[in-house]
Amino acid sequence: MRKVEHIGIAVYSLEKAVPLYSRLLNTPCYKQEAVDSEQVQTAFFQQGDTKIELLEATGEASTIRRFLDKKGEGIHHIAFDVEDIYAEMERLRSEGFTLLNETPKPGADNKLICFVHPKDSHGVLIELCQEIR
Ligand SMILES: CC[C@H](C(=O)O)C(=O)SCCNC(=O)CCNC(=O)[C@H](O)C(C)(C)COP(=O)(O)OP(=O)(O)OC[C@H]1O[C@@H](n2cnc3c(N)ncnc32)[C@H](O)[C@@H]1OP(=O)(O)O
Ligand SMILES: [Co+2]
Repeated sequence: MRKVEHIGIAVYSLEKAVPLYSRLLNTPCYKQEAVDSEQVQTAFFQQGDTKIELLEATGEASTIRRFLDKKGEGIHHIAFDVEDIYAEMERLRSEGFTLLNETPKPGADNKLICFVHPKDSHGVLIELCQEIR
């Protein structure tokens, strides 16, 4: 894993959170993108060589909705940038980690993504991201 690609933060409303984070970080949101397969709307802020990803649920079946209902707003996941997500998934499987998807799936910001179950990482949801080249 090469670096922290982004930190995912679950929020109730991007309409409220985007201006707040823009003031907090002193930088504009560079992209908002819906990912229907995850039932989320995302908003990205570049911070050096990493990003903040704000996530709002767009459907009742959204995992973000479930997280917000259970835990409220806050850090949802840490995403790491990988060179080859297929090889990394294979390595993690061989190390005994539980992956939440069989194959990489399309994420936001032109990425292929997968997730490791938080039960295998001391309570932190870990995402792997590979740039779609
Ligand atoms: C749009 C793409 C974007 C990108 O970067 O490209 C994204 O980042 S999408 C982000 C949203 N998508 C996901 O999170 C997909 C992976 N997540 C899941 O599959 C689920 O959220 C899962 C399996 C982690 C939990 O789902 P489940 O239905 O099992 O929910 P529970 O509330 O029953 O949780 C079980 C257990 O896990 C703990 N939990 C849940 N979410 C998190 C979390 N974000 N961080 C840490 N722990 C989490 C929860 O507290 C339960 O623990 P327990 O001790 O049993 O109470
Ligand atoms: Co993410």
